[in-house]
Amino acid sequence: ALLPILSYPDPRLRTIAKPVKEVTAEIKTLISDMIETMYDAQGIGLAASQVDRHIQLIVMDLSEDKNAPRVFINPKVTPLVEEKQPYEEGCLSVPDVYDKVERPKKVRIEALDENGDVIDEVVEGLLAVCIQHEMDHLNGVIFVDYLSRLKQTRARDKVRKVLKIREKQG
Ligand SMILES: O=C(O)C[C@@H](Cc1ccccc1)C(=O)SCC(=O)c1ccccc1
Ligand SMILES: [Zn+2]
Repeated sequence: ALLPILSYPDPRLRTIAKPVKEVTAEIKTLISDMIETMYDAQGIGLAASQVDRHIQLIVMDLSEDKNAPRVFINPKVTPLVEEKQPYEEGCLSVPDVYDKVERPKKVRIEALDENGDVIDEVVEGLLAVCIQHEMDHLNGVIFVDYLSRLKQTRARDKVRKVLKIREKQG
């Protein structure tokens, strides 16, 4: 089922997510709903915080054909190099706002997948950018927090406008 995505500056987006204790049937349903919602919103990632579920769960799909979803449960991301890389980020919770953010170039991801199997990978490129963007969501951080006050004000106004237009479209 499609889930509503919280929009900036909704305070619920600032909630700190709790670890997943057990991958229950309910969580498996949430995972498939989040994957469906991510595709519908044309995203490459989605954190549970964005659908108002405050558990440490991220879904992602960077594939061309949108047929290779990945699930990260209780993820831990460790920067492996000091070097940072800028990337023009967007966010499904901040529609139509894109801006440059610098993040560590190479990171280690430790997590569990949907079957409870261990994930332990070193990643660079868009996967590294995306996992750090999603990890921020689980810690109540939104990419606009890295931008200037002026840009944050503009982002708030832009989201308000986009939501009004979406309401009219019904
Ligand atoms: O809000 C989210 O978490 C999803 C977000 C993830 C993300 C985008 C860009 C960089 C890092 C992480 C999106 O999927 S935004 C929409 C999108 O597909 C996209 C936007 C900019 C660059 C690449 C993809
Ligand atoms: Zn986001």
